[in-house]
Amino acid sequence: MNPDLKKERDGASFDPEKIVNLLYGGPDRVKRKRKLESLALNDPDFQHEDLNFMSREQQYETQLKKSIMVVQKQEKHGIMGPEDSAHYVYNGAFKAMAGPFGLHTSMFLPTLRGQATDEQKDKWLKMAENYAIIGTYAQTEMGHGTFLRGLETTATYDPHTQEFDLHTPTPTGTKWWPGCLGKTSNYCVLMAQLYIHGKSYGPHPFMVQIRSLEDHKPLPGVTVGDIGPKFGYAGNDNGFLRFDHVRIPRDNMLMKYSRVEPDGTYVKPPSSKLAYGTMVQVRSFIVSEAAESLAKAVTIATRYSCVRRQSEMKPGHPEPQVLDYVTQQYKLFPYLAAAYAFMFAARAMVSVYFRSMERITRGDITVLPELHALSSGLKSLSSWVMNAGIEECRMACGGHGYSHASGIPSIYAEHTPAATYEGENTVLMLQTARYLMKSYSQSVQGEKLAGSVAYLAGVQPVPVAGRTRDVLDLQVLIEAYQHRAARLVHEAALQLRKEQQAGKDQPDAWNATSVDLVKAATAHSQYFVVKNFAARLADPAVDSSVRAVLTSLCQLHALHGVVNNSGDFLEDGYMTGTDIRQARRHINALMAKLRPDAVALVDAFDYPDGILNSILGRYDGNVYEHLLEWAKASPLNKTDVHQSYHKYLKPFLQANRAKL
Ligand SMILES: CCCCC/C=C\C/C=C\C/C=C\C/C=C\CCCC(=O)SCCNC(=O)CCNC(=O)[C@H](O)C(C)(C)COP(=O)(O)OP(=O)(O)OC[C@H]1O[C@@H](n2cnc3c(N)ncnc32)[C@H](O)[C@@H]1OP(=O)(O)O
Ligand SMILES: Cc1cc2nc3c(=O)[nH]c(=O)nc-3n(C[C@H](O)[C@H](O)[C@H](O)COP(=O)(O)OP(=O)(O)OC[C@H]3O[C@@H](n4cnc5c(N)ncnc54)[C@H](O)[C@@H]3O)c2cc1C
Repeated sequence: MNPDLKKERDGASFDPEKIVNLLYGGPDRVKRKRKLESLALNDPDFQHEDLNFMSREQQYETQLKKSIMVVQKQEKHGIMGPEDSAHYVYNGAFKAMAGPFGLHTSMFLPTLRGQATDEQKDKWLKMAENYAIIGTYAQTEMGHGTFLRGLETTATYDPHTQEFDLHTPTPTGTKWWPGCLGKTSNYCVLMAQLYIHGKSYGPHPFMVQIRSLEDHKPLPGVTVGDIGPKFGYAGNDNGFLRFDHVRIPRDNMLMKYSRVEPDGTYVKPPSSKLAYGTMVQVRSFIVSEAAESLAKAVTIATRYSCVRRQSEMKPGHPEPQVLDYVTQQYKLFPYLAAAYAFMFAARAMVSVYFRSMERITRGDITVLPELHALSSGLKSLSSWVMNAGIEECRMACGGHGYSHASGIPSIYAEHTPAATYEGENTVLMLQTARYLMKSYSQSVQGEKLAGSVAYLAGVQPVPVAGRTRDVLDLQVLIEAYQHRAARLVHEAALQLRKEQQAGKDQPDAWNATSVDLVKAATAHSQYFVVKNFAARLADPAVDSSVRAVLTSLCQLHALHGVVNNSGDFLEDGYMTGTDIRQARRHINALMAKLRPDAVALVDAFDYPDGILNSILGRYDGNVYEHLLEWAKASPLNKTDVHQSYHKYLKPFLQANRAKL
């Protein structure tokens, strides 16, 4: 063990195991998590050359082979349910989400479970759950991802044959991006515009076979392939798909909520948005993806910052650990705090999701708008912060952060699209804003608000200037976030009205106000995260040493948000210049307080080396010797003299020397 890291661990104020238990739901679950992770990490079948040294085709093949073994081994070991899979599959076997069966498990199966009738489930779900068929979720097209009502692929009902005719009328209507589509899937859930008797009924889900179950060739009328290399996701065959009048039976439309009768009568769903249910589910889960990937990057950068020594802080003294530079702490600790904040927010989001789904399944769809607004806001906020945080961690590792040996580029490339997929972040924040505007106007009209927007009823845009307050007090901070969110919602609503009063129609007024609207929705989501973090600490079951250190983290998270958005808190005089100055002081003091616990706090995320896949973030801190070993394994080092020397460099050098 690197002596610096050992010293860090010996000096911590709490036992990291206690936080591990808190994060993962108690000792039994932690035991299960570790068992599953080590089962996957130590399985010789899952060992292979570093993916960074492979071509894209090799990566796809390796991940496909592993996906198949994962399925077989999951069955053998009785690994079931999303929590088990997160440990065994995503973290253990893949160290990533982008395997070639990723969309089968994350969207195809959930869509069948959520949108198919019982008879349809009997027909397809068992086959899909047993991997007799592999599917994906094909919605996005080359021309439209965000605007679902603009999708061009059509499903036209023919009552004579009781079939749908699937067709891609234009190049831009080509399905583009669906994961696992290019080479792997033989089925998909297709989102297409439903037409009956020439009338459009909007996007609906259809179960479609796209490849032969005999030889995997595309079925007649189907054009399908891989979209080519991307920023990351090399092991995934994101694909394209076109239909030339392909016919499918009537009961291939997933009809749990809306139906087409044999004669072409359309039976409306209780809400047209129920067809978007899988997206809401995945958005709710992405908060956890964002928290975890940020936590991984912060673990790597924090450990490395204790191993890395650089410069002279005091003349003649040994070089300090770079984490002793307060500027380095300022880069990392706010993201450490954010990772914790989002881990707790993710748990809250998932339980809101399951509670809401219970009610929706019983037929109560009134909870849908709030679920949509909350999941859209938290998905966007968490993935934005994750993106910024991973990049900050990379830079905090200096030059070595840029190397794949750090593990950070892969984490970034793998997770940065979370800001885009499952709904582009700005677009989703505007959805949250839409709900906030609606709720706000209901409250102005005297209606009682409930749930996550109840606080909007108490909008008090009255400045409380000059008041002195303890900005370290979590209750004070929660109230400040609440006030800021309520005020920004209130002001965005006023601005929207002003734009309309000035003659703009509603869409133009909305567009003109949209920067304010995104700001209000972001503030609303941040308020939820801060309030939820503090509520988690109030749980009497939390150990006192753990409560102490997590309280510092929660304070840091909230204060950092205040300082970073100080204009919002100052603008109406709710906070004063003195408050902000104090907040800055407190941040410095909190960082000094957290410094001795930094390594223990990242250890408590409990990512073993096999999962981090990082030389810089190694638990034992033996970075330098392993860096060299890793580089030696690079394919370019297989021989001392590369063959291209003989082909190009040698004649070039010889010719130049001959000229002299
Ligand atoms: C290593 C760690 C591992 C950890 C693992 C953990 C987790 C991992 C989990 C998952 C990750 C797995 C795999 C991920 C990999 C890749 C997957 C990517 C897959 C995809 O990438 S798959 C495509 C996704 N593609 C989109 O995401 C399109 C976004 N675009 C839309 O979603 C809509 O197009 C929208 C909303 C922009 C407009 O839609 P629109 O035009 O139809 O509606 P409109 O604007 O007219 O609104 C009418 C009324 O409906 C309301 N409304 C709208 N949507 C609603 C909903 N869903 N629920 C309830 N209400 C809704 C409105 O709020 C309004 O309400 P009101 O009228 O009351 O104001
Ligand atoms: C890695 C990856 C995996 C994916 N997997 C799948 C999959 O499995 N299945 C699938 O169907 N799709 C998948 N997608 C597609 C993904 O869901 C879409 O890319 C996403 O929904 C965004 O849509 P878009 O690409 O059309 O972006 P656009 O909507 O074209 O966004 C471009 C810009 O326009 C802005 N914009 C657009 N509309 C508005 C608006 N109304 N108001 C303000 N600004 C706006 C956006 O904010 C953004 O800045 C995947 C994408 C990626 C990157």
